[in-house]
Amino acid sequence: MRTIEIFDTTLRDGEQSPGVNISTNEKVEIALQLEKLGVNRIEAGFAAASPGDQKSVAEVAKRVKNATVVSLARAVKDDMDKAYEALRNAQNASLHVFLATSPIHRQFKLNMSKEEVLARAVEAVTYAKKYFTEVQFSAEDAARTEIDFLAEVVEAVIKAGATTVNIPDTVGYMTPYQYGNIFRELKKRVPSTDLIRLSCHCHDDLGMAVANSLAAVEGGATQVEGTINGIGERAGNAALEEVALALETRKDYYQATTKLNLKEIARTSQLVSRLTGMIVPGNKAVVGANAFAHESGIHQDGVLKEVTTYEIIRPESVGFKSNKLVLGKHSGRHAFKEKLVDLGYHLEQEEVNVAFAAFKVLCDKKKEITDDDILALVDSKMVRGPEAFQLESVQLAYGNISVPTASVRLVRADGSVCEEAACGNGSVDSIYKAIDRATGEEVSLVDYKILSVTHGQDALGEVFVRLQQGDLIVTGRGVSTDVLEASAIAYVRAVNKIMERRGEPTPVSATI
Ligand SMILES: CC(=O)SCCNC(=O)CCNC(=O)[C@H](O)C(C)(C)COP(=O)(O)OP(=O)(O)OC[C@H]1O[C@@H](n2cnc3c(N)ncnc32)[C@H](O)[C@@H]1OP(=O)(O)O
Ligand SMILES: CC(C)C(=O)C(=O)O
Repeated sequence: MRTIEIFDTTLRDGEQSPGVNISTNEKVEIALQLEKLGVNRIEAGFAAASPGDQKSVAEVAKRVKNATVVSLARAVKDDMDKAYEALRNAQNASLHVFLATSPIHRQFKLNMSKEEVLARAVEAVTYAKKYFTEVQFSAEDAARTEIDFLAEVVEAVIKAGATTVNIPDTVGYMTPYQYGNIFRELKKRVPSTDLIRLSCHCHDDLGMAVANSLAAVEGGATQVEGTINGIGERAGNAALEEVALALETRKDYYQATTKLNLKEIARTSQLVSRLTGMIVPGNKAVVGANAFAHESGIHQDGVLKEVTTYEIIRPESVGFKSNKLVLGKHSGRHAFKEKLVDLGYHLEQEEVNVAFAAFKVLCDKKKEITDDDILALVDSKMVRGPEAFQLESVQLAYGNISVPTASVRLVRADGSVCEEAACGNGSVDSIYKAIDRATGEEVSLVDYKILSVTHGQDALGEVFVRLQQGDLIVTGRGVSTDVLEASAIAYVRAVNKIMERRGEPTPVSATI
C-alpha cells in the first residue's frame, strides 16, 4: 500500500478565492487545525505578495511544529529572499518556486522562449537550494505543455536539486485519462522522478479536480495538492477531504492511502468555511450538510435496516456525530416512526398511520419539516378520540374596502357535514362567526394568541384561543402553515372541548 503525501494550499491558493482574505491570526488557527488533520505540508502564503502575507507565513512558520511550512515564490530572487525571511523560524520549511512552461504562457504572459524558461527554472531552483533543503518546483500550466519540453524541464530541475516536482493542471483543462498519462509518461521518460516527490495540483474548472488528482495517483504521483472544501482560484482546487476519503474508501482499488487523521475533517471544514466565509454547499461530498442525510423513504428504510445499504462512508469516521434521517415528502413510515420514538412518542401502529397521513399533507405545504413541526403536528392532530366537529375547509373573501366573509365546512362525528358563512369585523372574526353558526354553540372568545412554532417563511403558525360558555372556560390550539386555518382549528377544538366538558354526546346530523 502506498502512502500519498498531502500538500495543503488552503492558505495560499484557497485564499486566492475571490473575496477571501484571511488574517494572520486566522491563518495560524487554520494551520494548527491542518496540523491536527495531519497534512504533510502547509503552504501558508506567497511571502512576496504583501508585507501582510509575509507576516502570516512567518507566524504560521513559528507556530506549526509537525508539518512542513511552505511559501510560494516566482522564479524571481527577491520573491525567494522574502520567502526565506518568512520561513527562517520554521521547524521544517520548504520553498515552492514556480514558472509556467506551456506555449500559451510562454508566448503571451512571460514572453520567453523554451530555452529561456528552462534556464530560468534551473537558475531559480539552484538559487533556492542555497537556502532550503526542500525545494518544490512547479511547472505552471504543465498539463498544457508539450510533453517533450515538460520532461526536459522536469529532468533539469531535479538535477538542479528540486526535491518535489509539481505538474499542475493550472486551468482545470485535463480529463482524468489524459492527466494520469502525463504522470505515466514522465515516469517513463525521466527515471530520476523515482528519487523525488512527484506532485499533482488540480483546478476544478470542469469539475474534474478530484478525479484528476486520483488519476495522477494512479499514474504515479506521490503527493496531492489541494484545499479544504475545494476553495481556490476561480472554480477552486481539488478538495482534499474528497481525495483522502476516495483513497481511504477505495483502498482496494487505489492501493494507496494518506496519513490524515480523518476524524478531524469535519472540524477543519467548518473552521475554513467560517473563517473564509465560503459556505459549504449542502450537497458537497464528505462535508456538505446533506452528505450523510437520507430523505427518501426507501433509502431511510434501508439505512434503518442496514446502514451500508446507502452509506459508503460512516459520518463518525470524518468527525460528524451521526447520519440524519431528514423527514420530508419522500419519507416513509419506518423513518417517521423512528422520529416519533426519538421525540418520545410511543404510538400504536394505527396512530402512527394517522399521524403519518397528516405529516404527508404537511409535507406538501412545507419544504423542510423540523422536529418542532412533528411535535406540533402530533400534538395537534393526533391521538384524540372522535371529536364533535372537525374542520374540513375554510374559505375567506377579504378586501381592504369590503367586509370579510368566511364560509366553513365542518364534519360531525357521524360523518355528516354542516356548512355556514358569516361576515365579521375582520378575517378571524368572520371565521369564528361562521363556526358559531355551524356548531350552533354560543360561546365568547376570551383570548386569542398567535405564535410562530417554527422558523422561516414557511413556518408553522400556532394559535391559542380561550372560549367561555357560562362557567366553562376552555382553551384550544391549532397549528397550520396558514394562521387563519390555525385560528379556525383552534376555535373548533375549543368548541369540542366545551361540548365534551358539558358531557354531551357528540352531535349527529338532523337527518339521522
Ligand atoms: C497559478 C497561480 O496560482 S500562481 C500564484 C498566483 N498568485 C498571485 O499572483 C498572488 C500574489 N501576487 C501578487 O501579489 C503580485 O502579482 C506580485 C506581488 C507577485 C507581483 O506584482 P507585480 O510586480 O505588480 O506584477 P503583476 O502581478 O502585475 O505581473 C506579474 C509579473 O510577474 C511575471 N511572472 C509571472 N509568473 C512568474 C514566475 N513564475 N516567475 C517569474 N516571473 C513571473 C509576469 O510575467 C509579470 O511580469 P512583467 O511585469 O514583466 O510583465
Ligand atoms: C503555483 C501553481 C502550483 C498553481 O497554483 C497552479 O498552477 O495552479
